[in-house]
Amino acid sequence: MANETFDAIVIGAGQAGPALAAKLVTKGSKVALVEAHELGGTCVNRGCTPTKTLRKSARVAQLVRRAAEFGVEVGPVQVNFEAAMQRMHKRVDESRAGLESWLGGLDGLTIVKAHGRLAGRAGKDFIVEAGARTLQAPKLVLNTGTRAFIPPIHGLKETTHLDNDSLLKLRELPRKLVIIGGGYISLEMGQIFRRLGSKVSIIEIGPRLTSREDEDVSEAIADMLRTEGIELHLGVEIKRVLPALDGAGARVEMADGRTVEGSHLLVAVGRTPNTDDLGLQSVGLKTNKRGYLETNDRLETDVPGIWALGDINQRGAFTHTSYHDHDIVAENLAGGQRSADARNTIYAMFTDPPLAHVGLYEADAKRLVAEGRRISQAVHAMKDVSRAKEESETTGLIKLLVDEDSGHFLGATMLGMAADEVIQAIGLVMASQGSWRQVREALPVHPTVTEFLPTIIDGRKPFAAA
Ligand SMILES: Cc1cc2nc3c(=O)[nH]c(=O)nc-3n(C[C@H](O)[C@H](O)[C@H](O)COP(=O)(O)OP(=O)(O)OC[C@H]3O[C@@H](n4cnc5c(N)ncnc54)[C@H](O)[C@@H]3O)c2cc1C
Ligand SMILES: NC(=O)c1ccc[n+]([C@@H]2O[C@H](COP(=O)([O-])OP(=O)(O)OC[C@H]3O[C@@H](n4cnc5c(N)ncnc54)[C@H](O)[C@@H]3O)[C@@H](O)[C@H]2O)c1
Repeated sequence: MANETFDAIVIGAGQAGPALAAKLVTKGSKVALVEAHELGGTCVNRGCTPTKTLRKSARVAQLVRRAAEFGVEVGPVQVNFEAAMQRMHKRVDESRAGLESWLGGLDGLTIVKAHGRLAGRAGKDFIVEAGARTLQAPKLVLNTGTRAFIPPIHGLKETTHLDNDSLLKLRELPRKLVIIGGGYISLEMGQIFRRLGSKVSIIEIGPRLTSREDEDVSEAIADMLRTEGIELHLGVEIKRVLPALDGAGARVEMADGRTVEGSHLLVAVGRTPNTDDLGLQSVGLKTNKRGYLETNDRLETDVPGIWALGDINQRGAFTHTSYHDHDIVAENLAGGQRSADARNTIYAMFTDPPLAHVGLYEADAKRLVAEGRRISQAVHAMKDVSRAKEESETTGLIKLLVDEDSGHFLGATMLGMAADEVIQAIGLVMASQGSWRQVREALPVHPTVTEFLPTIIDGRKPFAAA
């Protein structure tokens, strides 16, 4: 059978691939979008959408537990796990159906439901084998994402465990959930399951949770989780994992002699890129040691005509970075000069309250001060923000880093109510090269968390490099 020819082939329908494919076909290109599983990839099917939907059920349960504080009398809280999970699955199905109907209706787009693998070149074209079909095109976009990394912990392979995907397929609430890893997935899911009624223990090999955050922020997150009854084991290596003594669940033995047993074990120690079964070598494309594809700031790989978008290029591990990647490539293909280097790191971790961050951390500021830069910092507790008091949501803090010479914000971290939204005010000022003065002088809305930014800015002090 003759090869099917296209102007571009996109492998992986995560957050960048479908959006780029759609833009290309609306400009008249003929595009094949190859997806091995479900359209929407990790975010829609087993990442952001389901977890943030389930988070709401957990938040409601928690608020109802606190109802008396707000003068509302309710009976004992009973979580219907099946109903909460059904609400989540329904939202995922709706989201994926919306995507399927949008993409399915695009003229010029061929959706191929198969694993795509590169199989060399035919002249200027790249050949992609996808199930029984062979496709070829001169442009190739890789958006294959990541999957859970399962570490080589002694006994783990032989012991039943969950990852972010299988966790969302549970039909019964775990009596006790033990989580290996203390990063985003662990903390979001740990808090959600705790609030839904599970006992939760988290084992983190590093000395603190979310190790890239400032130390006081990691501590505040740990305090917040401990307050909710989550057990934390920090700075401890796991010696081995084995089935629980009663045969159901798992037992984790730690190097310091402690043991934690749970009805369920979740492994959340990071991700591994889906580049190992892509046939990259057939076109001379190499990954780095960890399997990621390196690109320039235009997201072009070392092989002209191949782009790597989303998590596999290690230029962000978020839905918004992946989606942003597609916009950069789409504009550049139309003659633009967009660069992925121009963007600031910005993200939120959706614990409740959320953690949000943009730009630099204290560790970066220390290095800059050591180089002679004049940097100031402001730290403000959420318990001193009136809106937070009115809402009885006073956990957390807000931290700002300012370059005193340019007036630009260098970074901000917020743990607290609405942090995922408030951070974007600083993010937008940073992206538009604004200074603290614009924030200081702009008229804010009362009563909001954002209205405190001018007060916080006024409280900044020289940042010490100690
Ligand atoms: C539990 C969890 C919660 C998360 N929550 C958030 C959040 O709140 N906010 C946020 O910004 N980010 C979140 N993320 C991260 C976010 O999901 C990813 O950064 C995002 O999905 C971007 O990924 P991507 O576009 O690179 O690819 P993905 O979304 O991973 O999609 C890649 C697609 O490629 C397909 N594929 C792989 N190999 C092949 C092949 N050879 N042939 C055909 N198809 C292939 C896969 O089946 C998949 O559909 C979360 C992640 C997880 C795991
Ligand atoms: N809100 C969000 O945007 C969001 C939410 C969830 C996931 N994500 C994305 O998903 C990705 C994966 O998240 P994750 O939580 O799996 O990884 P992570 O990299 O965030 O955290 C992994 C943690 O596991 C620890 N660890 C590693 N090996 C260990 C071991 N043997 N024993 C104990 N601890 C160990 C690490 O020190 C680290 O703290 C992240 O890249 C993130 O961007 C984003």
